[in-house]
Amino acid sequence: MSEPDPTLRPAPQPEDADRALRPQTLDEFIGQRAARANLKVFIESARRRGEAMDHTLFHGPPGLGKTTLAQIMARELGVNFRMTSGPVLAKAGDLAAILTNLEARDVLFIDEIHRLNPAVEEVLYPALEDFELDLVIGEGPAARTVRIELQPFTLVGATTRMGLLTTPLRDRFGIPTRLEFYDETELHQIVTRGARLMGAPASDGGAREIARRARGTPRIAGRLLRRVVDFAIVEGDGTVKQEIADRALTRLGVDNLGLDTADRRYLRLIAESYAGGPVGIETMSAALSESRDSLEDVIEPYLLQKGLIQRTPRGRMLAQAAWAHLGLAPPKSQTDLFE
Ligand SMILES: Nc1ncnc2c1ncn2[C@@H]1O[C@H](COP(=O)(O)OP(=O)(O)OP(=O)(O)O)[C@@H](O)[C@H]1O
Ligand SMILES: [Mg+2]
Repeated sequence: MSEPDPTLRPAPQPEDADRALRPQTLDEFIGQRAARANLKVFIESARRRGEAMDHTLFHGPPGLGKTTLAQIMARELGVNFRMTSGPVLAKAGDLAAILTNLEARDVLFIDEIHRLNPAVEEVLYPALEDFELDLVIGEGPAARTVRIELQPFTLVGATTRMGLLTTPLRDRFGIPTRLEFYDETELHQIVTRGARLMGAPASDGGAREIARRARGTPRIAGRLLRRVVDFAIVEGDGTVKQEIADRALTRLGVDNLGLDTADRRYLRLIAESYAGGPVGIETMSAALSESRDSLEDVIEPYLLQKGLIQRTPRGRMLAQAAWAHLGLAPPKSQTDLFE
């Protein structure tokens, strides 16, 4: 057996524990109804035609199921699943090595596709469009280009930052799919299923408590569930009840809107240091010692969705709901704004 290609090894995921909870089929996958219904049709059609499915792009905040859906696609198409990520593909040759090893109709998953090196992206264009690779061999006057035919394949790209994709790359995806935050009913189902798989059944109230506080995100629901199960085993009767869920989540600093310490630090900074804003994202990033990317990808989408902050051309502002949630009174100038 040869060593696996390092560029194909996915970056270690801190959440490997939730692999066990990963749905394996489209029917098992809860939520994202519109996306799921469309994918079902496109998968079935590709199967009947015996062709590679069109290239698919999943975009949306972290933890909503992009990787999971890509794996499900390969399984339902009955093809191999190969996985890599934008930052791992340093040179054009890294991508070429992967592409030339694909079998017909395989799914190649590129995570964080907005972080592809431009030289690598150039190689990808003809590969996506014509299943061809133009490689430059040698250097200087001796350099020549060779064209290599590829097996038809399906690229599945995932990104948390659609805006950072170049237009030519974005245009080459026939099936762009936006994943949305999950509602409480869907998260309730996800938690109930997860608890059952973990051997710690959840009561209706217990599942509801976790669902309500999971920031609309299955990954967070899974993480909270595992912690609540810890408390249930040590301090309860091993089942997930509302009372133990509430106690565990409060102890973990997850409040009744599902905001955690990092979210509240973000809101407090705007409230207490900038009188509610507007304040620029770079200033926030410096003050919180968090990268701008992580503020924009991880923290802000949910706060925006909950109507706790607003993005204005002059920066971020607290919405009235945020003042109420923090238990603070907005400054006078802002109360006028809200009238
Ligand atoms: N619809 C779902 N039903 C049940 N569990 C789900 C669902 N979607 C995601 N999950 C769970 O949430 C976890 C995170 O999903 P996944 O890794 O696919 O998210 P992602 O969108 O790829 O995140 P990232 O952007 O961080 O890579 C999975 O391990 C899986 O257990
Ligand atoms: Mg992922």
